[in-house]
Amino acid sequence: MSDTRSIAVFPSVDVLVAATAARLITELVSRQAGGTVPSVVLTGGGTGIGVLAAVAASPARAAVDWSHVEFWWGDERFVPADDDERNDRQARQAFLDQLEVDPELVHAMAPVDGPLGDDPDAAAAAYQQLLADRGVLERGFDVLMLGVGPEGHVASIFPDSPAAASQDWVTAVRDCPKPPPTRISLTFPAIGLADQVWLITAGGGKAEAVARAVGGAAPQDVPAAGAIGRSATWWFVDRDAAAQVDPDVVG
Ligand SMILES: O=C1O[C@H](COP(=O)(O)O)[C@@H](O)[C@H](O)[C@H]1O
Repeated sequence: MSDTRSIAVFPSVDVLVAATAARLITELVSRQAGGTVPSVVLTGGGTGIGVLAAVAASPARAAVDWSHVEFWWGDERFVPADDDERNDRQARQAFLDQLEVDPELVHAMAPVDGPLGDDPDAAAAAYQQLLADRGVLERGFDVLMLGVGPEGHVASIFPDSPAAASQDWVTAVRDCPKPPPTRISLTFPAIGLADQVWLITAGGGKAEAVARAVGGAAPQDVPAAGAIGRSATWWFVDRDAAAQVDPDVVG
């Protein structure tokens, strides 16, 4: 785990989204050039889905062999498969459906109406088993993207949630303050498997959470503070989201 956190502040959300999309493409190109099938963890949320849409809209997307990229999710809302609240549904519409991906390498978390039934613990256990079966627990993820909520949640780890203390890799989360209340989430140990963690967020409503997270808050209080990659932890934020960050931290 690297202690180094880097913050890139962009002049607007549009620039943030375009620059992060370009960076994702470049990262995947270089990892594929190194002979690996990169694994990417996708996020929900407005800015995160915006980044995915920007990748899909970029002519540079043709530089990536999308059939040799493995996709995971950081969290999912435990609702029916065809519910528009699903993070995987939003990512498919914005991004995956427009690329030549290998469906065998796209790993959505189970919906409430799927074959595993309506037990979120079973859905979490199945995803954890899949991570183990695919070798992720040894190999890790390449890039793990996270949105950040206004109170500092990442994935579906909310402040003061038992999920913040979970030592499983994947957990069911109940009674979430943001609807829908039942979710499935990677935990901090799983997030920490990523080579690079990217926290992507925009807007003044996120400013306090960003400042507290990069200022050293406890992950139980501000979960974004606990999302740390093995090699790198990047914050990609717009000016409004960075407004309360100590200028010494931004550099
Ligand atoms: O509910 C969720 O919210 C966060 C942040 O979303 P945003 O719209 O405030 O950026 C997101 O990262 C997470 O994946 C999602 O399930």
